[in-house]
Amino acid sequence: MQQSTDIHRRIAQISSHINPPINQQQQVEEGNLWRSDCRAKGGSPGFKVAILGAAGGIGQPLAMLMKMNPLVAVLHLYDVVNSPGVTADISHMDTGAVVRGFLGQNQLEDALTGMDLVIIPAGVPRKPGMTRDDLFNINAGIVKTISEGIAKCCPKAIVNLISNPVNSTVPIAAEVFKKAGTYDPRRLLGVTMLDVVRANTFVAEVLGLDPREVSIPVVGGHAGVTILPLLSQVKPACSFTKEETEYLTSRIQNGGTEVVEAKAGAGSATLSMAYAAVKFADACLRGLRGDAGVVECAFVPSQVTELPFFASRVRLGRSGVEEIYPLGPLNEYERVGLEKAKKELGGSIEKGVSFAKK
Ligand SMILES: NC(=O)C1=CN([C@@H]2O[C@H](COP(=O)(O)OP(=O)(O)OC[C@H]3O[C@@H](n4cnc5c(N)ncnc54)[C@H](O)[C@@H]3O)[C@@H](O)[C@H]2O)C=CC1
Ligand SMILES: O=C([O-])CC(=O)C(=O)O
Repeated sequence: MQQSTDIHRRIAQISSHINPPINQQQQVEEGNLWRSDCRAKGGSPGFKVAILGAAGGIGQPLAMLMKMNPLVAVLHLYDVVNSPGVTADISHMDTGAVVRGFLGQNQLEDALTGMDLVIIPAGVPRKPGMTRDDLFNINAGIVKTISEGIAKCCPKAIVNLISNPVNSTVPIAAEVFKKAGTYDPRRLLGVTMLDVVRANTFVAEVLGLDPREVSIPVVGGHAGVTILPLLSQVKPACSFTKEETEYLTSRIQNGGTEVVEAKAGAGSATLSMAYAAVKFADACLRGLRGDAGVVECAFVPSQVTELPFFASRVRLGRSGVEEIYPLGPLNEYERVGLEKAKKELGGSIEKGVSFAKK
């Protein structure tokens, strides 16, 4: 009986200290049982992953799905608001990853220290009538601060950057890393996976196939005409009419706007984005583990075109991006699209670079 009371007291004590930040987890308070006193210390094999912006529309489902990923041993959830609640909630899932929460700027460094992969959905989303570039003024500063933290605390981590405008935020992160002397172009990836996910879905609808059987490379960038689906390279191989090509290209390029309008002021894609982000993060982790043949599209430092950054198919390995594939044969429609994409993309890249250099 005495033993059972002790156990209940201990459980109550643990519950009152759910997921304190890592520095507190390491300390033992007299009369209290911190999580660090428990026998399970998250020593299972796997990677350490941080999500920055974890309490947001993308961050929450992303955190939940990463907690379910068997490749993840430790999951750090950082935000400037509400991360303790999200952390407490997700930490109750009976999957392997140990979850720790971090709140506010002064816990950013603890959140980042020791991470193998950092996923960044921090920043404001669009409302109807806005372009992704309209988010630049707020999100550029957020990405710059976070990138400075990464350069300082986990310079060897793979970075998956989701915050928009991706065409400018990736160049910002690159400049911050260069300035800090930690830049490794293989480890910086802008997440364009949602464009591929949409392309596979919309093409499968038109062809009457299961989307899981369809694969379309989407190259360029992640905004409007910079999103260039290469429908001529669809797998399984098939051809499209001119009408189908125009309809599909336009729908893929405007997929984000379709969701922003449907949400009518309540934000942009969150659930499909979390799905896409996890698909991409899982590919990065499989690459880190040394799996062969992991290939996805991403917006990366690149020499595939004359632009310094470009989205294309990349092979992921132990160092991040280990190979960037050329675009392959394009048809006339795609060649015209490529020129339009490059024109807009060049300006967005330059905008990010000059912001970071200021
Ligand atoms: N790359 C892509 O394909 C996509 C990118 N996005 C972008 O992802 C970003 C996030 O979108 P949502 O999750 O819907 O927005 P949200 O507003 O629901 O969540 C953003 C989260 O970031 C947090 N945050 C703000 N400043 C921060 C800082 N300095 N450090 C850490 N966290 C901070 C907020 O507190 C919030 O919890 C937006 O910029 C959006 O445009 C959205 C969909 C697709
Ligand atoms: O459209 C937006 O603002 C969010 C986004 O990047 C997408 O859904 O592709």
